[in-house]
Amino acid sequence: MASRGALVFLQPSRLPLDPYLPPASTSQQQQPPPKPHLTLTFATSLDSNLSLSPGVQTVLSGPESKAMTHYLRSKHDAILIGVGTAIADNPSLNCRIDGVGGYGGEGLEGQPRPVVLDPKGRWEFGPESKCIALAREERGKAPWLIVARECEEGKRKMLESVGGRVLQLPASEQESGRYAMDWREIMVCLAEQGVRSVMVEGGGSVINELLSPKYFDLVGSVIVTIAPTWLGKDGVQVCPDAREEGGKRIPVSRLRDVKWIPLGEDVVLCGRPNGN
Ligand SMILES: NC(=O)C1=CN([C@@H]2O[C@H](COP(=O)(O)OP(=O)(O)OC[C@H]3O[C@@H](n4cnc5c(N)ncnc54)[C@H](O)[C@@H]3O)[C@@H](O)[C@H]2O)C=CC1
Ligand SMILES: Nc1nc(O)c(N)c(N[C@@H]2O[C@H](COP(=O)(O)O)[C@@H](O)[C@H]2O)n1
Repeated sequence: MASRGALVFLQPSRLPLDPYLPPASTSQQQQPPPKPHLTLTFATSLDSNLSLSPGVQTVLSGPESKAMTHYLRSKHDAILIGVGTAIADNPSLNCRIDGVGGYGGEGLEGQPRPVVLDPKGRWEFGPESKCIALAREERGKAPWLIVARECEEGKRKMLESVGGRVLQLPASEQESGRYAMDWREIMVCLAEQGVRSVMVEGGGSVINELLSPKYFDLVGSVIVTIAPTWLGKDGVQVCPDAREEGGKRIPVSRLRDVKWIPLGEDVVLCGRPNGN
C-alpha cells in the first residue's frame, strides 16, 4: 500500500517516458558531466498558457499527469524555477512519488534539489514557505538560491539552517533593469555543485528563454503536459521571441523523436531538440 499522501505512477506508464529521461549513467558516474542533462517540462493549456496571469497558480495537470511530473522529479538531481514562480506558487518542489525519501523511502533518496533563480533577491521566503518547511520535516531537500548580488544575511541564514545554499553568479543589467544570467553559466555552476540532471519547470520567462535558438542546444529533452482547456488572453504564455533569417520569419525551434502519450484527460508530448 502507498504511504500516506504519496502519488503512484506505475511501471507501464513509466516505460514510454524513459527514453527522454537523463541517461542512467549520469547518476552513477564518479565525475559529474561538464553540464547537467536539462529536461524542460511544464503543463500548458490549449492556448499555450501556463497560468491565468503572472501572479496566479493555475492547476492544469490532471491526477495522472501530476503523478507523471513527480516521477520525473524523482529522476532528476535538481528542479529549477524562476523567482516569478516561487512568488506566485509558494511551491513544494519536492517529489511525492510513493517510495522516495519522506514518502515511504529512506532519507531523502529520490528527492530533487529545488533551485530558484532569483538574481535580485525578490523571493521573501520564511519558515512557513512550503519548501523550507518540507526541508525541515525531511520530506524534501532545502532550496538553493541563485543570486546576482549579495543575499540578505537573514535569508542566507534561514536557507543554511535547513541545509540550503546561496550561489552567486554574474548577471548583465539590461535596459529594462532586468538582471540576465547566461544559461550556460547557470548550467556550469550547477554541474560544479555536483548536479548531473536538472528539470526546469518554469515559469514563462524561463521557458521562453530556453526555447530560443540561443539556448535550445542546452535542452536535452522536452516533456509537456497539455490539458484540454483554454485559459484565455493575458495569461502567462509559452511563446518565445520570433526569429528571422534574411529578413523573413522562420520557425523558432522544433522537436524531433516526438511521442504523444495520452494520460488521463491530458496528453504528454515528449521530444528532443534537433541535434541533441
Ligand atoms: N503550468 C506550469 O507547468 C507552470 C506554471 N508556472 C506559472 O508561471 C508563472 C510565473 O512565470 P513568470 O512570471 O514568467 O516567472 P518565472 O518563474 O519565469 O520567473 C521570472 C524571473 O526569473 C528570473 N530569471 C529568468 N531568466 C533569467 C536569467 N536568464 N537570468 C537571471 N534571472 C532570470 C528573473 O528574476 C525573472 O524575473 C506563474 O503564474 C506560475 O504559476 C510556473 C511553472 C510551471
Ligand atoms: N506539471 C504541472 N502541472 C500544473 O498544473 C502546474 N500548475 C505545475 N506547476 C509547477 O509545479 C509547481 C508546484 O509544485 P508543487 O506541487 O508545489 O510541488 C509550480 O511551482 C510549477 O513549477 N506543474
